Amino acid sequence: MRPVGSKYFLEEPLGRGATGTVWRARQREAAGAEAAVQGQPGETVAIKVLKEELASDPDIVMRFLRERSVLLRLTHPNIVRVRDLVVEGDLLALVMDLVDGPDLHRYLRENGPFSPVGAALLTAQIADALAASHADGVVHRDLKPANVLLRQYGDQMHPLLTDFGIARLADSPGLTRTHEFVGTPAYVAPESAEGRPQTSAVDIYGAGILLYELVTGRPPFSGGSALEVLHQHLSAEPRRPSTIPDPLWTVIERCLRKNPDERPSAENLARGLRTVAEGIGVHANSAQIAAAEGVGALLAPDPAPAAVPGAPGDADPTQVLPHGAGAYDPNAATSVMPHTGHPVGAADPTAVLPNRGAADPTAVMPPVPPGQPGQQPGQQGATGGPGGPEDPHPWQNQLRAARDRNEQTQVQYLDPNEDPLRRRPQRQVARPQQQPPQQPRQQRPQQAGYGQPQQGGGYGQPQQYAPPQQQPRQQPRPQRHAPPPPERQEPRRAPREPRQRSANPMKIPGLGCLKGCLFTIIILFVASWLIWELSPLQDWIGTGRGYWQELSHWYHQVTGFIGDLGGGSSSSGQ
Ligand SMILES: Nc1ncnc2c1ncn2[C@@H]1O[C@H](COP(=O)(O)OP(=O)(O)OP(=O)(O)O)[C@@H](O)[C@H]1O
Repeated sequence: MRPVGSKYFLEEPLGRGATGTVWRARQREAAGAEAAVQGQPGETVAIKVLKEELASDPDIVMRFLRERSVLLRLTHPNIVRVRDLVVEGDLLALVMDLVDGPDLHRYLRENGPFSPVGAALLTAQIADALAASHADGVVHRDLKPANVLLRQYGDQMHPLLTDFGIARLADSPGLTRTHEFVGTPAYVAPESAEGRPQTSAVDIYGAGILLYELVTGRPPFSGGSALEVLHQHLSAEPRRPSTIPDPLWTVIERCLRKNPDERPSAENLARGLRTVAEGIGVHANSAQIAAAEGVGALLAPDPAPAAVPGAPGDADPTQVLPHGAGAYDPNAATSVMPHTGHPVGAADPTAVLPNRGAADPTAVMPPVPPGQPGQQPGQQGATGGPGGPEDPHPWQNQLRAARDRNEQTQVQYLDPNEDPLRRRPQRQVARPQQQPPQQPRQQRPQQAGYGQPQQGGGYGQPQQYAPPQQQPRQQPRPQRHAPPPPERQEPRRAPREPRQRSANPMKIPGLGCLKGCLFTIIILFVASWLIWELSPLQDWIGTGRGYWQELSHWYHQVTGFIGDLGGGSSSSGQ
């Protein structure tokens, strides 16, 4: 077991994402007062060890420390609690509650889509989490099924949103330097794709995509390449599958509006989804059905959406953009990203670019702010002049810049060589078996808590759904932690250069650096033999001997000469 800080031991890797590796870990002793949860010795926790590239970037370390209070104060029944942050040497880690259950992406893959009622109720709880974080000025920016963990209580499941703040941490010039990540194309809001100002409405767009995926099993926009998917976010309307009831489609369609100002607030989204779930469930009465059909009236937008830090004109992470800031102009030409110092990318961290041309909608797009590698000369952004219609679309630059990456979020055995701690895991990932043997969807116990399956069409039929208690909005807690000590903010050493491999293709195992000498000797030997045998050198010298005879003759001459020298010197000494 490897210690992390003085308080935790890493036990086994649970999975790896684009920003780091998550480990099952154990508390050695209670954490200090700066932790949100001090915990008890022996308690099991999850620890996300951020990638070395992040941990060795001074910008990110600073951001990590600055964001400490934001991350630690985000508490909500549908948010995975961050208990502590560890900064130790080159290691940055978030200590979280351990969630015993699969993530929603894996669950969907293994079990297929949810019923409309189940999907609505699950998304309503995610919207609750978003409402609480948006009220606190925190935008998730990477909402997708892989970031929703499902805690299981018997046959019930409780969704918990995770990776809050990771997008904020990763939104650093350091990351763009490494062309790492910045979003998952399948879930990227149009304004993020175009580098326009982002607000909490990007999370609502992500929630709409997630909801669509829950009921259909796939996100609404797909294509042969990430670029194609992104173009669809910008210009295509989502296609409505016939299995989605009208009221649920109303909610999805509103969340997926291209104009962020037309999307509902998270709070209204949660309310609307619960109204829809009641109205389309099998136990719905006529009033509930009517309420669901009128759900559009409940989906009012947020008059003061939380701004994403780093958006143009936004220096304060908790600043609230005035309503209408970054308003969407459907007739505007595709603009070059108006980035200021900060890279404003798609829904930041997560996935990574697929293989060239691979149809992976979860691939990650790196932001390429002006002046970064991969950007076309002369491209200066919407406010910067050039950037005419002949310039490549910003996504094309980003795609180009990220082509050398092909790393996917995965839950699998962790290669020890890629472990950020350079440690051999003690055993392979052995996630507990959460799924009972697969059953037909209609009888899945996991979804029973989200309403009964739709039988015989099911829409509007009576149901056994009991809506969960709405969680009271969390008031921002007073900041519990003093700002980080100044010594922590000292400039850290520059990130290490990646190790260069030798360009010499010749490899003679075991010879190490001798191989060059050996190779040179052989070459000289063969060359001299060829010259001796094939050139008129023999005739010029007039010996008529073959190469080997001449060599041994020279050898005898040299040894004789050396012998004479030895003899001469010894006789002169006598
Ligand atoms: N608190 C937790 N408890 C238990 N398992 C967790 C916890 N957090 C993450 N995991 C698991 O660890 C794996 C990796 O998590 P991570 O957040 O790094 O993945 P990801 O969301 O795919 O990554 P990223 O968003 O950076 O691309 C996931 O499969 C997730 O199920």
